[in-house]
Amino acid sequence: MPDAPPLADPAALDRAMDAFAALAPALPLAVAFSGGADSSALLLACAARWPGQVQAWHVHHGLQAAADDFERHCAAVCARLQVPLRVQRVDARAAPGQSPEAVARARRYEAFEVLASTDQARAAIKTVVIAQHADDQAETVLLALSRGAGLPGLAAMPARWRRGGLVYARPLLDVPAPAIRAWLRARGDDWVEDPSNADERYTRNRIRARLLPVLQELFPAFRATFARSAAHAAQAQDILAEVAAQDLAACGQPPRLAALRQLGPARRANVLRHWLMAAHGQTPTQAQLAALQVQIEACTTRGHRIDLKLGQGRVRRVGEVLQWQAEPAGAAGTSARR
Ligand SMILES: Nc1ncnc2c1ncn2[C@@H]1O[C@H](COP(=O)(O)OP(=O)(O)OP(=O)(O)O)[C@@H](O)[C@H]1O
Repeated sequence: MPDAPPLADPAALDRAMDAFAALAPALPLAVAFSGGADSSALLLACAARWPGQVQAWHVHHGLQAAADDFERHCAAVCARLQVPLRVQRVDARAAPGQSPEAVARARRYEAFEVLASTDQARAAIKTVVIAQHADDQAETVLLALSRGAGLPGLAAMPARWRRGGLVYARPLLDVPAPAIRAWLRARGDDWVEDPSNADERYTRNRIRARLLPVLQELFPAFRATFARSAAHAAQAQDILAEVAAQDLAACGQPPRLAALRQLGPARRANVLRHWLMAAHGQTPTQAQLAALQVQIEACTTRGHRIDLKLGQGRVRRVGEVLQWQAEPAGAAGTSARR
């Protein structure tokens, strides 16, 4: 029999699981289990590796008629594997203007926190594993590029992070999607296909269906090379975050205008973004930040006034410092005068 093509090599999943196990994740762990191919493979691999130490967590999004079928499928798989299944129902309907995928993701992480804090799990689960793979990572990089994202977006998905007292991990992040399906087929295991994954109204699905095959043809190593670029971006972003924290400590909170003016424009933009996000949860647009920079540089006299719309509020000069204040809904306008 000819060698399996490396792209669909089932052993890639076993190697990834060996690497994850070598990190000695805190046990017992929960697998975020949608019933799809990727999380089915992750659940099977974890259950085989850590018998009796694995739970499956399923979030019922209530978005599609098929959601009940997903839950039934998950229950059947877990019964067969003798893995406890915990289901959390959420209302993941998106409001007008919200991204349905982003809302579903946000509700999912809230659901995980609920599951982690309820009695059966409180004393136990410390690690939650999610089944995103190398194709998902490449799609995330492409989505970030398509939006003109900065380093935080280009850094794409981390392999491991902490949130709300839990460690989350993505053990399959280096495994190509075809290798996961090949692994399942080799074992004779099945999964449910989420019909929304084929819906080309979603940009991610268009990237998967149309762009990845072309990339595979032109740059067969694109999964690894995109992941390397994402890792470089993540590392650079860590440095920027550290520098921003140091600069904010030096400028004070709220930041002093004179101290901000001492910084070069890129470094000043970095600290302003950090201040607005850390202190006020605001993400300025590129244009808002550029307008603020112009005003800070021009602000050399006592009488110079700064009053700019920024995020959900306004940035104003108050004495020698900048202040951000939330703006009542409906208020608008931009001004900055000497
Ligand atoms: N309803 C859900 N309940 C629990 N975990 C989920 C759910 N939906 C997604 N996840 C987790 O988030 C990961 C990424 O979600 P995504 O929507 O990209 O995958 P999917 O298409 O649902 O299916 P899969 O990754 O299982 O093939 C999944 O691999 C899974 O670990």
